[in-house]
Amino acid sequence: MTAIETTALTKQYGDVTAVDGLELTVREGEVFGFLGPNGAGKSTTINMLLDFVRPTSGSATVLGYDAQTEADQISERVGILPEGFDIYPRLTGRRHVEFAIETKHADDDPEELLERAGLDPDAWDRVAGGYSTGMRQRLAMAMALVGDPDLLIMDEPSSGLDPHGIRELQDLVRAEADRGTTVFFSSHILEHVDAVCDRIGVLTNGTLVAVDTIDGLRDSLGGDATVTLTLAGAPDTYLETAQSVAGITEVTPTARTLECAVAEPAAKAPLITALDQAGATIEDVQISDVSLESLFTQLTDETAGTESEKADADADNESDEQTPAESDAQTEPVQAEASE
Ligand SMILES: Nc1ncnc2c1ncn2[C@@H]1O[C@H](COP(=O)(O)OP(=O)(O)OP(=O)(O)O)[C@@H](O)[C@H]1O
Repeated sequence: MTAIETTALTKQYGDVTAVDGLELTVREGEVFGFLGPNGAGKSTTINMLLDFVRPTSGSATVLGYDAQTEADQISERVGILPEGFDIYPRLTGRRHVEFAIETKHADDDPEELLERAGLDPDAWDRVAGGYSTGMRQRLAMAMALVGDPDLLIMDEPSSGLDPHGIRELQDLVRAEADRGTTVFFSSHILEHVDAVCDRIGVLTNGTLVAVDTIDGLRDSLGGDATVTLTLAGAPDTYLETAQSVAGITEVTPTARTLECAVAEPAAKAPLITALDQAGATIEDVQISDVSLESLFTQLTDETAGTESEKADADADNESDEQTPAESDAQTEPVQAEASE
């Protein structure tokens, strides 16, 4: 069984196509990074998977259940960490988790969940109004873990966290994945999904432009990896030799090194062999991979031009009418319950 499967899933808001014929498969047990710049359609997709928003056309299944007709079965098996999770400032962390347990008719031990989410026990009985962003995120995570979900859906969980908080979140995601939970993790920052995801899907303008492992993306896109060779003699003696190697796009000599831009990962070994055969004494080799940043830019850039047009159209569609399900979009059932 697949954890998530969408077929031609589409959401139109007036003239704006937020999600455009999405065909996405997330396998059971994997940590899947759903990546895309702001406005790419990530939240809309998540909201359709959870039946907070109704698709204009197409369909989706979550854990084998139809997202529209079997939403109740889905919500029982899914843990959600919503974007911009709101706490109830006067309720303690423990109370938040207890509400989540009651809402889901689960029988979890709140302390076990708070501990698993990494919230400091000293904070459990303090009101959440004084929590830092990282503590709020851990509280939200403890609530998402209620009922031992088979699938965790996390919408931009790293937003607002400092690098330490991001690492802790990544450890937590890994720990849950090791327990067998499938994790669907949206972000607009590639680095945040890189360390933790088995595969990533890149969304731009509602369309999936790539699905692969990060290494797979690096290999298929090639790009600007740089090989810096420190040579014993004058580096520019070997300039032409380096330039003649297939897959080397640019060679820059410095006083002691040759910096070679590599378009094809497979060109690195022939480069070294060619220099060696030409008589160069190579003292050191440093390889810097294609940066994650440049990979992401490469994948999302070609559609960037249409973003401003889209933003203009969005402004015209803000008051777009919503279905009853849509008006609840992004609102955790737990939160509604807790306010009563
Ligand atoms: N209720 C709505 N009415 C009109 N347009 C909407 C609505 N919800 C989303 N959109 C538009 O649909 C597009 C996709 O938005 P969405 O929030 O799904 O993107 P996202 O990838 O989650 O972005 P972010 O990373 O900023 O949260 C955007 O152009 C957005 O303005």
